[in-house]
Amino acid sequence: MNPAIAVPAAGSAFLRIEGLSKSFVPGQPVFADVGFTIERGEFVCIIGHSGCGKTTILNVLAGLDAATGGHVFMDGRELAGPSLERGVVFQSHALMPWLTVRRNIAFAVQSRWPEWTAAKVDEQVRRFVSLVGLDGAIDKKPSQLSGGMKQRVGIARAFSIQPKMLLLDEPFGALDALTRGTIQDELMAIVRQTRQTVFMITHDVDEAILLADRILLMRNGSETAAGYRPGNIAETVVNPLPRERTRAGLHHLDGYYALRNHIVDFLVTRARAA
Ligand SMILES: Nc1ncnc2c1ncn2[C@@H]1O[C@H](COP(=O)(O)OP(=O)(O)OP(=O)(O)O)[C@@H](O)[C@H]1O
Repeated sequence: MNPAIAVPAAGSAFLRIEGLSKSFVPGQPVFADVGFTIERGEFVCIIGHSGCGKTTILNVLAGLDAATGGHVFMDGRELAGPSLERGVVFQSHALMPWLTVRRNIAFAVQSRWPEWTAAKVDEQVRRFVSLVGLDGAIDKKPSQLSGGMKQRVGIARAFSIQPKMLLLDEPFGALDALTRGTIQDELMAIVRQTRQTVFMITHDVDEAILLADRILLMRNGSETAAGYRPGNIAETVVNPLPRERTRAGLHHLDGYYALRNHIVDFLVTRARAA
């Protein structure tokens, strides 16, 4: 990335990705010319088959990986490396096993606001533990928690540093369907309450429809008659359903089946097609 030419376009969105590409193998980029924007307070999901490059894009947004080409601007500045302005939740909870829930989250809060008193840090920790319904488990260690509870701690930790942007890489992928549904509802409530800006990877079409304001459909790189074509964002779908939707009521909403069929058709017929 060349900062000398990295000037965000006028009237730019909160997050702007321009011409992003990534090659692990020279001359065969996983994806190229990826561009999209995310507005402040918007929830954007990306969906696509395994290997199209979703996690790589998220890692670039997190500052954990460098793109081969292109630019990412957040709040008018080009991103450079990881920052506590961006919170990340991975599929595996990534908690420190020797620390309690309270101390796992306090560690993040202290890193974000080193000047805060212990009492203020603890108040912040308790507020976010409470938001994910884990008050009773605050002094337990990760080994004493279920998978769903551990993921809730990861979510509480990511929200507790009040990041400008939350990056979620299939955070519910390892959970059973029931727990997954409950935490989806909880996440949705917290996002609405905190007006958090979110970029999330999912493989679950209903999860994307429930949570996202917009859904990016990503196509894998493939060999075509004209040669290799890198992966890219094939289409951006605006979710037409009312924002105050619930998991239980989703399939009763006008437009739900049309939206679902459109995304499934993309995954079946276009996501990997030449
Ligand atoms: N460090 C790396 N070195 C070499 N190749 C890599 C590396 N990281 C990712 N890749 C390759 O880049 C491609 C995209 O990987 P990525 O993990 O971003 O895909 P994904 O869409 O997130 O897949 P999944 O849905 O399975 O998580 C894959 O073909 C993968 O093998």
